[in-house]
Amino acid sequence: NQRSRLPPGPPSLPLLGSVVWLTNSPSEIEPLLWRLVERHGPVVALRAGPRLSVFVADRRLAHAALVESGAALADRPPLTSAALLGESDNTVTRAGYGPVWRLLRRNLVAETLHPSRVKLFAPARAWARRVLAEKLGEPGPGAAPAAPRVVETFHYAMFCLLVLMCFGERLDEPAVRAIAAAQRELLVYLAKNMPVFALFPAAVTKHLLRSRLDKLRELKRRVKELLLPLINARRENKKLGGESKKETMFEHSYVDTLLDIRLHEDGDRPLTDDEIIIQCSEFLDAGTDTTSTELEWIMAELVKNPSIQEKLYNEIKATIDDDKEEVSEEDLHKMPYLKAVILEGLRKHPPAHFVLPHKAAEDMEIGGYLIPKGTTVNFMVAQMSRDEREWKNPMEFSPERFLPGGDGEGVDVTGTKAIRMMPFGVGRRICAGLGIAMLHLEYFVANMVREFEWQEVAGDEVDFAEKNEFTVVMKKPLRPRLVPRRPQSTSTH
Ligand code: HEM
Repeated sequence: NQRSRLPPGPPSLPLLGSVVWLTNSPSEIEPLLWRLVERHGPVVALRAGPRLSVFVADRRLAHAALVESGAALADRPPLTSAALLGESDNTVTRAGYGPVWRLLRRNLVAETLHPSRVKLFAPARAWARRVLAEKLGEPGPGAAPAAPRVVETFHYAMFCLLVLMCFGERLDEPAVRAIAAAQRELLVYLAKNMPVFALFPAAVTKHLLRSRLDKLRELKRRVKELLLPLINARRENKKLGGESKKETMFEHSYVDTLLDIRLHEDGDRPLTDDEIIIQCSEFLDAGTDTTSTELEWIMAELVKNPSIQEKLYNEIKATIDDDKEEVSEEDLHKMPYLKAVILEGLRKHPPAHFVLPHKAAEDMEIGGYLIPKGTTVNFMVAQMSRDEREWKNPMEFSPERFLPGGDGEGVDVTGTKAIRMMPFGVGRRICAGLGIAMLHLEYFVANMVREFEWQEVAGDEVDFAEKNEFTVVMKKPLRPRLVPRRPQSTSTH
């Protein structure tokens, strides 16, 4: 009886099984999962000792599990490192499905990321755009024409923007870079060590891996040293009010909303400094790699497909007067081809090939298989949007498919009614930043195409090979030639 059967997968070899699974993030085992899905069908399981991880590759089953089953998969497995350090992992991304998650998520989505607030961040976007244009326009080293690794510049500009939204302050380059570097080091160390931390029971790990845990504490302390003064500056700013505010201070910030939170479940207390810091770190991390990776893939496609770039440029020119400084948020709504380009980028190159891990709150069923309570469940995002049975020539970059008459016409990335592609996840745990992610992608792509013609460089051709980092990045970074289309304005102030 299939109803009580667990999903198929490789035999659980007590040691080997756990090594394969625990030393790899889902992205690293992607080829293995593709083979398993080919052999066993769209629901497969990997076992690591007592732990069961299930992967779902079918869009209809994903809809049934994440949308039709309500909150069945709205929980997350706990974060091993947080438990080891005796910390809370209560952030929007990691918190279990409960009142604290609901409060934190509502705070983020209904305050900082609310469309009305996002509109007020227009000067922040303009600043990041100028930073980006200035850095992209800088001549490269030596006499050769500029061929920068553009992804690093995208990353820096996105980080500037999110730092400003988070702390409400326009920091100078060394300050932004110091935060980016400290966050990066912490992330890399965590990613490297998390599989090892999960190998043994907590008591053993605490003893055996004490030096690694000390290093982790040290990296966290460094992040704290950089972020706490910015948080305290917002505290001061709140007290001082309007007139005496510092000039570089912005009116709104994510930190302002975090300072106002009261945890009703926990004696109606405010968040501690450490709790505010992890929310800020998460905010910066969640929106930087994802967006900058996607920008690189989209620009790579526009370099490889000059006729698509030309069509987009023509749409931009037809929509915006030449003397306007930028393509603004309002202008973006008038550009259906731009939207199609972004959707096609997210379909063919989703920056995350998997969502974050979900946890089954109770025994449930997916595709006729039993998913026992506590199982980790993930979804194969890239598999769904590259499926030949669902998309015409899926490996072809064709924005037209999202225009009337195309096979992607009317696709809704929230997947509420049905899933065609799910680059942001779907259901209760859908990306909290979906709205600004789409806005940032449209805004930066439109402005970059308006400022520069993006050309392929002979000897540095575009190569679509993939590499897993925190997101799936270009193995050979994009290095185009950028030819200014308009007189440059170089001031970043
Ligand atoms: C192209 C850009 C982005 C992509 C492709 C993306 C994708 C995703 C994905 C796949 C998830 C996991 C969904 C799941 O577990 O089912 C997620 C979660 C999340 N994202 Fe994004 N994201 C992007 C940008 C952003 C931005 C700009 C922010 C905010 C500044 C953000 C904040 C979050 C948060 C807070 C969560 C956790 C949601 C929860 O667990 O309730 N993301 N995102």
